[in-house]
Amino acid sequence: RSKSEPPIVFHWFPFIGNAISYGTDPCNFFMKCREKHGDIFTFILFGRKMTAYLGLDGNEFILNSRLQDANAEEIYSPLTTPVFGRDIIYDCPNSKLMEQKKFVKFGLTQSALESYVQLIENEVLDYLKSAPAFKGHFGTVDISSAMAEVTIFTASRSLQGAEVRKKMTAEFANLYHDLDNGFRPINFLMPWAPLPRNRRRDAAHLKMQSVYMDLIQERRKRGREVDEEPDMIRNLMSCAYKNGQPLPDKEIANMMITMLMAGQHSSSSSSAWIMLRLASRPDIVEELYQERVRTIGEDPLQYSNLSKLTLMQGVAKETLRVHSSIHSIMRKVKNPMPVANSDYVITPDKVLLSSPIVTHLSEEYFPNAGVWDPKRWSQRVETETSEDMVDYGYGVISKGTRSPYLPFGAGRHRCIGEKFAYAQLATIISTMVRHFKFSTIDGKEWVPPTDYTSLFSRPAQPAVIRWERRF
Ligand code: HEM
Ligand SMILES: N#Cc1ccc(COc2ccc(/C=C/c3ccc(C(F)(F)[C@](O)(Cn4cnnn4)c4ccc(F)cc4F)nc3)cc2)cc1
Repeated sequence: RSKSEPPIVFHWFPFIGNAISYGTDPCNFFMKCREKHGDIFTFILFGRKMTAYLGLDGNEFILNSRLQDANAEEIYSPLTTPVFGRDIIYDCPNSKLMEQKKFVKFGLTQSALESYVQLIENEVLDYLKSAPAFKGHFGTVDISSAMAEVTIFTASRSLQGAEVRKKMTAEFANLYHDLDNGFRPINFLMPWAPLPRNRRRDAAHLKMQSVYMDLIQERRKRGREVDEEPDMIRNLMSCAYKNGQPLPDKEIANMMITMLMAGQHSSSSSSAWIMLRLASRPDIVEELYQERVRTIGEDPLQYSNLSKLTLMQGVAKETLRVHSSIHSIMRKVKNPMPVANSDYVITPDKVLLSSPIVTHLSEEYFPNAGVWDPKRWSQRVETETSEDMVDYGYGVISKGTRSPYLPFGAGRHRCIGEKFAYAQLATIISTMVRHFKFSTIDGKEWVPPTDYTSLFSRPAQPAVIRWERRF
């Protein structure tokens, strides 16, 4: 092999290559390859040459690569376009995606987030009153399914708006389920497969799209109401591209479907992991409860005082460090990319793979990295200097690649849902802890293994914990 090629990971079978060991436990696979080959190596995934570049240098090389060298839409579009819809996100030029990210990010204003926190808290309280799993004084609950329900109710009531929340019973729930069934890793490789689930996915997308478009027409007719809530649909209805073209209703509908899917998977997985970690540490649950009583007493939560709940912030940050739901960020190489301080050149026959979770779990950046310790964040100060800042068209962001902690990615494709996600997670968890104590079924300090088979890593099912009402 030429010295400009990164080492190739041993594999028994051609085509399938390392799919099984990668697919069952990507983190473990990356750590083992890193020990043997260092930070850059190529493995085979269903005939594709996946070149992983790990560590701080790898995160910088991939996440801050030039647009013309590393392409996201070529890899992601076959998976996302049938689910999200046409002409948005990865089914349009990157410059258009940057404008769409600007619309969403600038829609998440302080006052919008303030109103979302109150709507989310009320939704959680209603859920705890009505959910069968939380009847009585104590009991057990499959926390993964409970958090999936809480997440979709709270996100639809706040970000999506009251009309969408009302539909989150029979109609939308089934459509969401069919659409979600089409959002699977297999569709990375064979999106065109005429599987019945792909036909149901396409039908569900069309139905959801028309429901949103009718809702938008309805709002246009009604005009702006006086005390209208600042939901994202209302925000997008007032957005226009740089070329003067207003955001078409179909693109608004599809962006709302996109945010429903993005938010649902990431937040339900993260909130389930937070609850499972808390159940394994009842002592931290009590400290969270005391922190809430100490800082805001009996008052309802407000976005402006979430930052006072420092232990709550640490619990969320630490969970996103250990349980990042996106373990593989991928780009198609378009031009030969020389790697600084090495002979390597990454050629266009490769797919670049970045995995920030590997730096999240590296001892050199996080002592006792495998230990879930929310208090480690009170000692850490993230330093960011001015030269680290950049604007790709949706606001100034940090380049972020000095940091070993990148749960929301970095660079051009960085997440714009972070503020909403943190507000949603902190509000849901704080409200749950306000009313209940939690513990594991057997009282031992453990969490379930990770299920990597779906698109977003999540707790292996079933994930049952014990709850007990506080008063
Ligand atoms: C805990 C919650 C979340 C986590 C951990 C998360 C994580 C990520 C990561 C790692 C990326 C980078 C992907 C890449 O570079 O290929 C990303 C991008 C993105 N996320 Fe999130 N996300 C979360 C919530 C959300 C929410 C709630 C929304 C929408 C409301 C959202 C919308 C997006 C968008 C639009 C992008 C940009 C993709 C691109 O530019 O290619 N995310 N997110
Ligand atoms: N044998 C076997 C075998 C082999 C392999 C496997 C498993 O292999 C893999 C490989 C890669 C991956 C990658 C995950 C991945 C990437 C992109 C996206 C996304 F694009 F969809 C997202 O970033 C998601 N997102 C962002 N923020 N919130 N959500 C997004 C962007 C913008 C947007 F507007 C909406 C979005 F929601 N989603 C998920 C997962 C599993 C199993 C078994």
